[in-house]
Amino acid sequence: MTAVLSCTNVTKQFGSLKAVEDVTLSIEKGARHALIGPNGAGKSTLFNLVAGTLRPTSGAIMLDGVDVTRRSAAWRSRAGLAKTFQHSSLFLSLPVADNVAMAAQRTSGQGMSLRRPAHRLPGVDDVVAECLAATGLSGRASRPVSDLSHGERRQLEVAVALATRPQLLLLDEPTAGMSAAESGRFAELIESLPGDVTVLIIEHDLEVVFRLAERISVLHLGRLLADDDRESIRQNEQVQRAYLGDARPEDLFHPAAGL
Ligand SMILES: Nc1ncnc2c1ncn2[C@@H]1O[C@H](COP(=O)(O)OP(=O)(O)OP(=O)(O)O)[C@@H](O)[C@H]1O
Repeated sequence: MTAVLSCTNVTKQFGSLKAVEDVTLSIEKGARHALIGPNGAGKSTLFNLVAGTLRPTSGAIMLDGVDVTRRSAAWRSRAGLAKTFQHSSLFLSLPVADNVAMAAQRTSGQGMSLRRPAHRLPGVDDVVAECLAATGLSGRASRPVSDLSHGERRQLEVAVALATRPQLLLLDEPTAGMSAAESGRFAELIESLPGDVTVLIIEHDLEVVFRLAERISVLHLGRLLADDDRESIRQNEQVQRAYLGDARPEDLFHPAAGL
């Protein structure tokens, strides 16, 4: 089976610092895959290399069998890669539905005027309804985004990403700033996404990671320390040491660890 994403010997150097060093990993279609690691491990850098907002110093990145290493972020997005942002990129004064409609319309190759957002192409309303239902926001369609809670805005970012019909959805710390209840609901949402959407998630909340991801890649000091199924990662002593230093291993991967 062709991997939806593969990174081969990817390195990113900032001056003398190798933020990502010789990372090779691949993600199969439909996978729920997490990228974890202590602060400064290189997660965001690798994420940006995949999204195309950074170029690797060396190595190759393939999307669905196509070498995109030198392709722009916009090109990758047209090829089926969608990314939610740590810092929201929503139009706060517009209704929830219009935010999704604009993404759907862009994907269909037609722009949508911010001044006349209600003018939609045939079929766009169906996409909007489907994406809002998939993210639990149907009841909020006509509300301005500014009325939404923090957790609902993160849900809406996923709805906007889904409207672009992605093959690969990159989620950058989606539960940051959420309450435990909101994080739980968000994890449910990701679990219920269509099976053909591949998800790569960077997440600090290990409870969410171990709930969602069947496979987990662990970065440490820029290098891939482990890339394995959930249970093997939980048991991996190197991973425990990387996270904990001298602290007690039994505290790791426990919700109260607060990593
Ligand atoms: N643009 C940059 N210029 C120089 N150094 C950078 C740049 N971006 C990241 N770094 C460095 O690269 C290393 C990896 O950073 P990165 O943000 O990728 O880690 P991270 O695992 O995402 O960390 P966190 O969990 O704290 O967000 C760090 O030492 C960071 O200071």
